[in-house]
Amino acid sequence: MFDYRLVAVCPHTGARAGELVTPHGVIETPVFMPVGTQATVKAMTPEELVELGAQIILSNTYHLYLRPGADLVAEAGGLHRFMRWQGPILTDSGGFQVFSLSALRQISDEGVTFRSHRDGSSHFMTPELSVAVQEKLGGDIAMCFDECVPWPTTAEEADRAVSRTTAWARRCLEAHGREDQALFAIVQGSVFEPLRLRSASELIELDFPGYAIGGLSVGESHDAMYRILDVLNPVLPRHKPRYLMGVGFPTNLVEGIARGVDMFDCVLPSRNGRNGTLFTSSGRMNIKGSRFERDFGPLDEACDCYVCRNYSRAYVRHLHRSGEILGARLCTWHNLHFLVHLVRKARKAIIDGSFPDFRRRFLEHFMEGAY
Ligand SMILES: CCNc1nc2cc3[nH]c(NC)nc3cc2c(=O)[nH]1
Ligand SMILES: [Zn+2]
Repeated sequence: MFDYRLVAVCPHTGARAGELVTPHGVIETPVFMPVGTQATVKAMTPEELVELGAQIILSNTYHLYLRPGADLVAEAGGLHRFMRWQGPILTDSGGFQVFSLSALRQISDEGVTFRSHRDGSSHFMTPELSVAVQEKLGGDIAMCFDECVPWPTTAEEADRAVSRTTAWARRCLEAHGREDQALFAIVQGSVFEPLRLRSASELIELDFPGYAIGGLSVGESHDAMYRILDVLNPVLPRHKPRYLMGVGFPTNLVEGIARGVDMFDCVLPSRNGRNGTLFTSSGRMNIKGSRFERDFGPLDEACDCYVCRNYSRAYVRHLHRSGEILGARLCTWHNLHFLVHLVRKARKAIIDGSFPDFRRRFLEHFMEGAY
């Protein structure tokens, strides 16, 4: 039903290539997961996601709980049927959005009282409710309800959140009964190494099928992120998947893979796509720039996606400057393809033993803000 198998490990860095077996298919890791917040990866159809190589997508419990509600999705037959995505789905637990999006009213050991950012209605989210909602949504992987502290924070606040996150993880485990759904834990501890080790050991003791690294990509430096990954890499179970939440930028993906991360998600490719910011093999570029006005070449010469095979920079620039919906769609499409295939190329390099070379070449070419 649910199993992770190591396929290859880079002897120099510890980067891993693996296979994650789920009820809706086998995922080749490392994997980049497009974010489909409200049961849609914005502007993309499921067929287009398959075409660009997506294997597993994410959906957000906080949003779907508020609208259309988990009961409606369950009546539709679950998320796979509702949105016509036949591959694996991971649902987050709402933990992060309740803290980051809602008008937070109160947090206690019992749960979180918050006001919906949509209509101001008051709600009380608990680990048990988060699990019940995710079981109704029917994803293949559900996430524990955790407390992600903002950055910067104090060691005391981070320490309290680690204890609460462990207590809530225990309650999620108790409440979770859906056999065809794996429940992942989320390691917290902010940028404090002793707290990260305590959070990891307490959650490992509870024996989850997979472990997410939370509390990062919240404003801390890349060095701080990498230091935490270096601390957790040797202690997280080798034969279980590691999921770095909310990451990320291309260079962060490659550096995360080098530190033993298997799964990533990030809204950047979609969000940047909608404002014309593109990831290309030679860095980031914004297609609205005047230098592309008469550039009839592809967005990225080194890309073989549907967009780069069929449209020019001049055309996509025109679409964006004209506010045409197709502009957002084509840039989203290319960006998702870019990240999905970046981690796919990394996986191939890990398997054929050339990952250090791949990592060096990629970082050399992808100078941030090259254009
Ligand atoms: C599953 C919900 N819990 C949960 N989601 C997260 C989502 C994130 N997204 C980002 N950067 C964009 N950091 C994150 C941390 C967490 C985190 O610590 N916890
Ligand atoms: Zn492309």
